[in-house]
Amino acid sequence: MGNILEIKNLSKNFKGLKAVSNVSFSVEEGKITGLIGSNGAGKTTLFNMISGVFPPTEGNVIYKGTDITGMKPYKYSGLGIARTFQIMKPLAHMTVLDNVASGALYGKKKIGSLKHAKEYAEEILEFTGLYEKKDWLPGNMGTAYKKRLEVARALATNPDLLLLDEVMAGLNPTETDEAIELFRKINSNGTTILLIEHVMRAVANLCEKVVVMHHGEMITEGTPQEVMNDPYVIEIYLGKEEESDG
Ligand SMILES: Nc1ncnc2c1ncn2[C@@H]1O[C@H](COP(=O)(O)OP(=O)(O)OP(=O)(O)O)[C@@H](O)[C@H]1O
Repeated sequence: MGNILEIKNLSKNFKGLKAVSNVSFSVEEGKITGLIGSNGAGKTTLFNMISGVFPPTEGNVIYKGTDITGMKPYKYSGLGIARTFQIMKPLAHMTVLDNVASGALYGKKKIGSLKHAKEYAEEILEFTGLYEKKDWLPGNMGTAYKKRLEVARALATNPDLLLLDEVMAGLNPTETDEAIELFRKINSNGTTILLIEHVMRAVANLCEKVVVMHHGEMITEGTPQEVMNDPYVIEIYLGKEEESDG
C-alpha cells in the first residue's frame, strides 16, 4: 500500500523557538507508526500541524495525495483524520454515550440524526470496552476509562487516520496490555495509526516503523528494533528515560 500521510520539511517556530525543524517522514497506509522523543522534542507540535490546530511555519502536509497544509480543524473529520489530546477534553456535562455520539455527528460517516449517532456510539462503546460506562459522566471515571473515551470519541468520526497522543501514559501494565489490544483491533479494521508514546513496550509491540525526534529535529527512523538499538537514540532518549524511571 502507499502512504496515507507525507510530512514534508515541516517546521514550526514559536517566537524564535524552533519547536519543529525541517521534519520529513511518511506514514504507510494500514500500518501503525510511532513517534518518540524526549519531553519538548516537538511531537505534539507536529500533531497540531497535521491536525490543523495551527499552520506550519514552513513545509507541507500531504494526506492521500492532497496538500492539506493549514486546512482548518473543522474540516478534518470530514477528511477522515481524527486525533486524541494529551490533555483530555471530554465534554464534562455530557454522558460517555453522548460524548461519543457527538463525535459521530461530526464525522466522515455523515450521520444526520441524533438517534443514529447514539446507535453508532453504542457500537463504538462496545468495541472500545466502554459500554458499561455509557451513562457515566467522564469526570467520575478513572484514567484508563478516560483515555478509552478519548479514543472512542475519535473513532466515532470513523477515521482513516487516527493520531494518538500519549494515550497509554498513566496506565498500569494490565491496562497497557488492554490498550495495545484495542489499537491492534482498530488497526486490523483498516485504520492507519500514528501514535506518540513514551511506553516503549507498547511502541515495540505495535509499531512497524518508529520516528525519533529530539529538540525539534527528526534524528532517525526505523523498525522498533533498529531505533531501540541505535546508540544515539539510547544516549539521548532511552538512557534518560531509564534514569527518570528509577
Ligand atoms: N503553542 C505554543 N506556543 C509556544 N511554545 C510552544 C507551543 N507549543 C509547544 N511549544 C514549545 O515547543 C516545544 C515542543 O513542544 P511539544 O509539546 O511539541 O513537545 P513534545 O515532544 O510533544 O513533548 P511532550 O513529550 O512533553 O509532550 C517546547 O519547547 C514547547 O514549550
